[in-house]
Amino acid sequence: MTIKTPPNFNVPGLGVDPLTQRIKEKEKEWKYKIAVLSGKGGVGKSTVAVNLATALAKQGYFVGILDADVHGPNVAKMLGVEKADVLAEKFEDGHFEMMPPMNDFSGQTTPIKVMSMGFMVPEDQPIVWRGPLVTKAIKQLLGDVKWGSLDFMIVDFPPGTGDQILTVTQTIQLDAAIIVTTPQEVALLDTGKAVNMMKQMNVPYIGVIENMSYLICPHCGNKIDIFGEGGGEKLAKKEGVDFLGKIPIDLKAREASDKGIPIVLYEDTPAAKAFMEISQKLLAKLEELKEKE
Ligand SMILES: Nc1ncnc2c1ncn2[C@@H]1O[C@H](COP(=O)(O)OP(=O)(O)OP(=O)(O)O)[C@@H](O)[C@H]1O
Repeated sequence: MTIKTPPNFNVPGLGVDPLTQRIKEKEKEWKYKIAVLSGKGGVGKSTVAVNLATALAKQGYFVGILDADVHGPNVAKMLGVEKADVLAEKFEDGHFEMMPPMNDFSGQTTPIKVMSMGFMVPEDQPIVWRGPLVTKAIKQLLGDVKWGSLDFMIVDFPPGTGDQILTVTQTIQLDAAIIVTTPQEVALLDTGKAVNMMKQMNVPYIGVIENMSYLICPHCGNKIDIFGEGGGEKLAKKEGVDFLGKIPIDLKAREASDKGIPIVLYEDTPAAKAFMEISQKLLAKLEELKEKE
C-alpha cells in the first residue's frame, strides 16, 4: 500500500494553520532535507546525524540540525552547545521565533545551527508528553526557528516508526532518509520497518548506514565483528535501497561526543574516515537526484 502525502488539513473557513504555513515558507530555503531514523533505539542514530552534519559543514556546506528526538535529546550536547542561551524574536503577528545556537569548532566547520527540545527543558527532567504534543513541538522547532538559508537541514528523529515521523514527513518534502542500524538481527528487523515507512512516504532517496560494524582490537589490531557481519548491506540489498557504508566502533567516538566534539573532527580515526566517505557518497547521490529532477 502506498500512502500518498495528503494535502494540508484545510478545514473550510480555517485554511492552513500558520505554523504549517511558516514551515512551508522556510523549507524553500533548505536545499536538501534529510531525515535520520532508526528502527531501534541506541544504535547510534544521533551520533550518525551529528557526524554527518559536521562532515558536511567541514566541507563548507551550511548545515542545520534539528533534534526531533524529544524524549532523549542529546544532539546539542554532542555538538557542544547544550548550555547555550536561546534568544527569541517577537513578530508583528505575535508569534516568536528562536535563534538556533551555533558551533563552528574554532573555524574547523561552517557554523552548524542546532535546535533541540533539550534547550527548553532542564537536562535531568524527562519529557512526558503524548504524541500530538510531541508532533506540535517538532513542528515548532521547524517553523518557529530562524533557520535561514541552508544547504542541509538534518532532522534526527526519535527511534521507531511513530506518528511524529509520519506527520513531519507529511509537512516537509524530504529529499532523503538515512536509516541507521547495527549489524545485529533484531536491529535489522526493525530497520526493515523504518525503510518501508520511508518508501511508503515516497522519500526519493533512502540510504542505510551500518554503525558499530566492527571493533579494531587495540592490542592485536584484529577486526572483531561484535554484532555480526554484513547485515546492513544485506538488508539494503533486500529492500532495494542504497548502502552508504559502515562505521566502526571507536572508543574515541563516545569520549568525543561526551566532550561535545564529533568524532569526524578527529581526522586520523577510522570512524572519522568512514563518516567523511559516507558524507561524500551521500552528497554525490543527492546531486545526481537533483540533476535528474
Ligand atoms: N561508532 C561508535 N563507536 C563507539 N561508540 C558509539 C558509536 N556510535 C554510537 N556510539 C555511542 O553509543 C551511544 C548511543 O549512541 P546514540 O545516542 O547516537 O544512539 P541513538 O540511536 O541516537 O540512541 P537513542 O535511542 O537514544 O535515540 C552513545 O554513547 C554514543 O557515543
